Amino acid sequence: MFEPVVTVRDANIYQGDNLVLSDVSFTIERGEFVYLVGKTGTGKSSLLKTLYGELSLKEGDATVAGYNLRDMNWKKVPFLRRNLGVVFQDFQLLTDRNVNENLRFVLKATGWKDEKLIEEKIADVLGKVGLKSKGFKMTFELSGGEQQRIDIARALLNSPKLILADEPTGNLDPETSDEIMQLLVSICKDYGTSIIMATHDFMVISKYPSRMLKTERGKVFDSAVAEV
Ligand SMILES: Nc1ncnc2c1ncn2[C@@H]1O[C@H](COP(=O)(O)OP(=O)(O)OP(=O)(O)O)[C@@H](O)[C@H]1O
Repeated sequence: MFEPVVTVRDANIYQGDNLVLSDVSFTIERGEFVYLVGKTGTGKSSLLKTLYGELSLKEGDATVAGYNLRDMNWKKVPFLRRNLGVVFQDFQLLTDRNVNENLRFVLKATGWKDEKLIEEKIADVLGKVGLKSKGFKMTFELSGGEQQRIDIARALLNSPKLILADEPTGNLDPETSDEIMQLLVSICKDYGTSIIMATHDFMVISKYPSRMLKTERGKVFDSAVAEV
């Protein structure tokens, strides 16, 4: 059966008691690449945090990768997260271990037990991000662009239907940003993964134009519905 990866209907997004975004409604289909733009402090991260279960949804409805977020029991959040990949601006890799161990850590934490399958999966995701030979490097030995690729490899471990990326090119020079964008766009195309990417980087958007959700004055505007 045909099913969108994200459906949000009349959702109100809060930070504590503060209403950050109201009446949010949009749908994202499989394989769609969607930018999330808007001035600083307008609610991009709050929306992403709601979609990955860090902020709870108390008003309105949302379904992400088949999980209903409304009043979701916190015990279900890890299961939601297994179906998502999350990529951050600051990589958030563990600095006291090498690349393979970083990836193994996530697989173990998400229930993988078979060592052979774990090794195959690690080789698979490192191949997808073009860093097959870097498994034994400590993360601090990698460049910023390489660290971001490892962060993306980590997001791919559980073959997610959706990747949420919060300013993944924010700390990178223009050339490296471009390489990361090519990688994200190809993941979207080749594997049908949907991607929502928060960004302030209009160079990137003009080179890789795609649908935009814009946070402004407490609302989300959708370029699929009207010009933003
Ligand atoms: N942990 C928090 N507790 C309370 N309020 C918060 C928290 N995090 C963010 N906010 C508030 O929520 C609003 C939206 O912030 P948010 O971080 O979602 O914006 P953003 O668009 O992602 O900004 P940026 O582009 O700077 O990352 C802001 O008014 C911010 O001050």
